[in-house]
Amino acid sequence: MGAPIDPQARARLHHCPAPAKLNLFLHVTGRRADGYHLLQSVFQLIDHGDTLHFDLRGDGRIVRTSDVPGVPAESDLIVRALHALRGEYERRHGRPPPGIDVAIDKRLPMGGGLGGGSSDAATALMAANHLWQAGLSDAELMVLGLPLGADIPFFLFGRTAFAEGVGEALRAVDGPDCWYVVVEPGVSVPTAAIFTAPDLTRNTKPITISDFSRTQDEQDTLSGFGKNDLQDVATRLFPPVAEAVEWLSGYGAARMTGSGACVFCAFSSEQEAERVRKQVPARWKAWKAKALNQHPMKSLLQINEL
Ligand SMILES: C[C@@](CO)(OP(=O)(O)O)[C@H](O)COP(=O)(O)OP(=O)(O)OC[C@H]1O[C@@H](n2ccc(N)nc2=O)[C@H](O)[C@@H]1O
Ligand SMILES: Nc1ncnc2c1ncn2[C@@H]1O[C@H](COP(=O)(O)OP(=O)(O)O)[C@@H](O)[C@H]1O
Repeated sequence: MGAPIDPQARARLHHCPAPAKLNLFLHVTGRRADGYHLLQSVFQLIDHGDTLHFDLRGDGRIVRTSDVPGVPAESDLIVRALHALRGEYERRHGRPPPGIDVAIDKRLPMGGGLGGGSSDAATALMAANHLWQAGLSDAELMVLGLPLGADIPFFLFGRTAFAEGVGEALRAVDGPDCWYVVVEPGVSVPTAAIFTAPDLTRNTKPITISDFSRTQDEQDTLSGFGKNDLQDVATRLFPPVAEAVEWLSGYGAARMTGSGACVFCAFSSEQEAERVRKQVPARWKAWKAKALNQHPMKSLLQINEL
């Protein structure tokens, strides 16, 4: 049995955004002793993603109320993140928190390189920390989230970031002000399949944050900095990814995000992005999205604090 719901506290947070991310570039610079690859990347939030709804429950249970095809509730990163937060709450408060229901409107494809599962988990941590009045700082939530997914700390950080390590060392950078067309090639790319490929580039020379920042005038934003070291392997193993890169490259500097499968290209205006989106072949799903400079949960929670 969890703690009784405080009638003074708000008992629900609906329409919570879990935005996607794009990796504007992604370099593999080495490997840790445990086999995990060391990365350098700029993570960019965009205004397209999943939507989550939370309601407190009186019985202490964590319940996912929607079905996510292929993801049983107990392995859902949202549920696992909420269990981790519940454990931390108990350690701090000496009693369990109230329970919580979570419903998910899933829009992001899985294995898309858009960080959907990690973003869902980060939004769940922010929402439950608020609803349970658990009192964890963003930095403490990041520590809870990292073992579940390397992208979770970035979503909690909540703004355009230069990331190092496996994605946990984050520094804010000025993000571009642009629109993206994102093509879903219709395949799901398992991250592990890319990192285990023998021919993966693992020795890109490390750059500095100022190497990236120097290039952020509009022209370079659109032409793209660096490269995605995972792209060659992903396009070889998953031909639809190669086809999408080739098609979108007809309109600008198209590139894969994360370990794939999605492919994106930057445009300076919504109109231009829309013009290209309309021409995407019907065999692929595609959408346009704006670069965000702050995670929308941050403002939503501020409003709810008032
Ligand atoms: C590469 C990124 C960039 O954002 O890809 P996307 O998942 O977004 O596509 C992420 O860091 C992905 O991190 P994360 O989401 O935690 O990866 P997982 O699916 O758990 O990793 C699956 C497997 O890939 C390998 N792996 C993962 C990340 C990393 N930096 N080095 C690795 O070698 C490990 O063997 C791991 O067991
Ligand atoms: N809430 C969730 N949403 C999506 N995937 C999830 C979720 N929870 C766990 N997963 C697992 O994480 C895997 C990676 O999905 P996702 O994070 O969407 O892709 P990517 O890491 O390529 O951006 C899925 O195949 C699925 O097994």
